[in-house]
Amino acid sequence: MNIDEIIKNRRATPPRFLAKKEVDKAFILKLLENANWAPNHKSTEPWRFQIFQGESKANLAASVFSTLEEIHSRGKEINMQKASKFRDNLLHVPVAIAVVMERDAAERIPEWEEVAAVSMAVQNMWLTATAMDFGAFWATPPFLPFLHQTLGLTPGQKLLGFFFVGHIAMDYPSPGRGDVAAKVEWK
Ligand SMILES: Cc1cc2nc3c(=O)[nH]c(=O)nc-3n(C[C@H](O)[C@H](O)[C@H](O)COP(=O)(O)O)c2cc1C
Repeated sequence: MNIDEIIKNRRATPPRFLAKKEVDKAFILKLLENANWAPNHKSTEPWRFQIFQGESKANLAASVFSTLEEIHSRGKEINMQKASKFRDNLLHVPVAIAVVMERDAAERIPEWEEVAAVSMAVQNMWLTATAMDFGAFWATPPFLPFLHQTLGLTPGQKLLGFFFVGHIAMDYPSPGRGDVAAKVEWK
């Protein structure tokens, strides 16, 4: 695939469309290596990743759900149906990568630039997965801020979601895109 094909073939493959089959560690390392080459302002390299597979992923699914249940029982608005679906997704996908932004300690640049840099690292992983015929999905459920302790994040870190990857069991159709011309003004 050339660069245009990789960009256009990249799909958000929903977890249930990923095969329940292990993936090689070499593939995960390739994703991480390419993520690490994302552009970033002042060389902050703000991306941090936690890789969950097998037992650690099952433990994560259980602790995420019990944390959310506990918070919900204290009266916080947590959609437990979404929490349950998220647990099922974690159990189904072969690899879940927690995507974390680590704020520059001196806060030399605005936070949005750090979020943008981490997003570019995610896109690097996503395009790499596409080029290698794997599927991927970026899950950003609304309860992410409640999971910082579960993941052992430090005060300067923020959870930006979970990147699920795996072999594709079934292709998921593209929603397509509106015409780019409608989003551009030539001045
Ligand atoms: C930062 C970010 C977070 C997203 N989070 C979710 C999510 O939690 N659940 C979801 O169904 N789609 C989510 N999406 C959207 C899909 O991943 C996907 O990009 C969109 O449906 C378009 O499909 P395509 O990427 O296959 O073209 C997210 C996209 C981005 C960029």
